[in-house]
Amino acid sequence: MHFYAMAKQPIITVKNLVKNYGDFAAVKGISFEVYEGEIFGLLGPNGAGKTTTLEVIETLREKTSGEITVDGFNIETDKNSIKQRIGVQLQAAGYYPNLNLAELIELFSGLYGIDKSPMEMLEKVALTDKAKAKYKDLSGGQKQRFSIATTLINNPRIIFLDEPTTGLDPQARRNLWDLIREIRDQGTTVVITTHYMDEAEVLCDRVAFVDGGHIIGIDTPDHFIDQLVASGFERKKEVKLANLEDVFINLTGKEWREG
Ligand SMILES: Nc1ncnc2c1ncn2[C@@H]1O[C@H](COP(=O)(O)OP(=O)(O)OP(=O)(O)O)[C@@H](O)[C@H]1O
Repeated sequence: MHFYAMAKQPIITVKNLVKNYGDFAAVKGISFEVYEGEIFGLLGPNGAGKTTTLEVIETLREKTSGEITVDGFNIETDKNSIKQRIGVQLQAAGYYPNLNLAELIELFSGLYGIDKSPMEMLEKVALTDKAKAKYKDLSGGQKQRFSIATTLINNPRIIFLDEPTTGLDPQARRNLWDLIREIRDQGTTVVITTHYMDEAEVLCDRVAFVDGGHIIGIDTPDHFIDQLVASGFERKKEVKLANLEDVFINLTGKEWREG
């Protein structure tokens, strides 16, 4: 039993969030809760408002209206307390090109005022052998793992991952799922966006579908699927016991492909 099964305490509460960019309404009054210790997925087509919603919760963008609390702190009055309790992926541009991975972790730890051992952080994401490498020389999967390590430096209560597996091969994707589950099992709440429904189905404890700035459904993947089936929906093709990705993994193995 992982942490999620034990408690369903809201750690993020969003009420009637609205975000306009000039005349354009990107987020149109959405409300949801994220429970402590779960992997919560925001799903939806391009332009639905997922990233905007995350950035407002992360205190990186001002909301137009609505109420948000994160780990008990109000976003209007306690921005700094929220910043200390969350882990956010930096844009790659923040990774100074002349520093290696260990030096980057040291730099970020210093910015947080925390004394973290770079090797300990790299160990968490299986990158100790790349401690002296530069970010630009990493494979796609390694870049994502490093970026996830940077979100953990300040021992956050919640981390936010925006499309963490986009562009990765099937092995790297599955290994990243394991890493994200481990992070959750150690008690950190994970909020993730993804376009991959297979990923959301196996990884997320609950998902919210966002479309055109609205939340159109929020539940566990299992409930969503059971409800659809109960409504009489049937897949056209006979469901096979494996898919082409299983064939790929079976042929090429499960190990990471990146050196
Ligand atoms: N800084 C900005 N100024 C103006 N419009 C913006 C800005 N940022 C986002 N938008 C618009 O707001 C809408 C929502 O964008 P957002 O990035 O939140 O969507 P998303 O669901 O994360 O999409 P994707 O899946 O493509 O990342 C889009 O129509 C986008 O063009």
